[in-house]
Amino acid sequence: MIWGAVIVAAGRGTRFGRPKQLVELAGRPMIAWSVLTFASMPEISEIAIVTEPEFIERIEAIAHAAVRHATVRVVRGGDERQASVRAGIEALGDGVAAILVHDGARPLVQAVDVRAGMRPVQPGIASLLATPVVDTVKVVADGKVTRTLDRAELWAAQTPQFATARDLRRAHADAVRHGTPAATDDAALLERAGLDVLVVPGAPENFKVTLPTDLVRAEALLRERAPHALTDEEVLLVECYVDPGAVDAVLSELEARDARIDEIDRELPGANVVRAYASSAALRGFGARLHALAGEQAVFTAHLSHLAPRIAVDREH
Ligand SMILES: Nc1ccn([C@@H]2O[C@H](COP(=O)(O)OP(=O)(O)OP(=O)(O)O)[C@@H](O)[C@H]2O)c(=O)n1
Ligand SMILES: C[C@](O)(CO)[C@H](O)COP(=O)(O)O
Repeated sequence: MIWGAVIVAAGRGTRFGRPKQLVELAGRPMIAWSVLTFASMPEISEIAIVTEPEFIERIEAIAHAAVRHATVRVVRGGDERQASVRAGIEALGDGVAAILVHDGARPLVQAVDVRAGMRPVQPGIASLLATPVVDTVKVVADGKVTRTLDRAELWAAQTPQFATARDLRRAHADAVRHGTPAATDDAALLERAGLDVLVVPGAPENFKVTLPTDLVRAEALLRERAPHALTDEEVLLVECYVDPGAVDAVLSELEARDARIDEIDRELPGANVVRAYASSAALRGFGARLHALAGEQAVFTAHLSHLAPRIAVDREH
């Protein structure tokens, strides 16, 4: 299925205190994080970003730098989220068979969860990421509790939300035709249009940056999570899976990059694993070099190392 993604990033950020789509977050403007996630997914062939007129140019620059294989359009939003989503849907071409709608204010979305949400979609069936509600929820009128809801039934809706292009377009067209009050999410429109809307458990980290304090939490999580948010000094644990005959060459390369070799694991059939700690800056261009030394089948992974402070101390002595 060919997917289009709508990222809504208009609105004034009233609860945040100022427009939030371009605030700096772990070294990038907030909107760039979800653009990067969708840009990394080959199944998404078109991305429409919806924003305020004054941000169109800057977001175009961010998107064109981040997106390689998909078509990107940046268009103007509406007064309410629902109108912004509609503008995004209209900016996608007829070639997309299914559409996901995501809040630009949820920068921590991960491809693994997006794919889980895509999976059940078919004509008549939509889905959304959501998490079980953890607080007890009260219905209140005039400051007085009138009811306590059964928490077992309650889920907090996240984005992305997913449907076939035809179903989502119809749900939005129905909403315009019936003139019903704007919905706060797309799933509500899909429910009203008679679709089955399935809940796919999402990650609590995929929260929406709504209040200023949310930014601090998002910043901490992104810095911990993403190699592309690393500063040059941060230390990574690198694991190289290479042919046993290439181990010496890979060790020399790592040592030349001032890495600290941790171990060589020779237990796997067919490949040895070289584990080492190296700074993020020292690993620049390492992938291409590894392939030159150990062949195209060689792979490596790199994770932020929680031993980083210890390694820094080791280096000083
Ligand atoms: N007219 C609008 C309103 C909101 N959004 C987008 O919808 C998502 C959820 O909106 P929210 O967090 O409420 O953003 P704001 O409307 O800017 O915030 P507030 O309600 O506090 O003013 C955000 O990604 C926001 O950019 C949008 O595209 N168009
Ligand atoms: C779409 C949404 O993020 C799902 O939780 C939410 O409804 C957006 O609401 P907002 O009032 O526009 O923040």
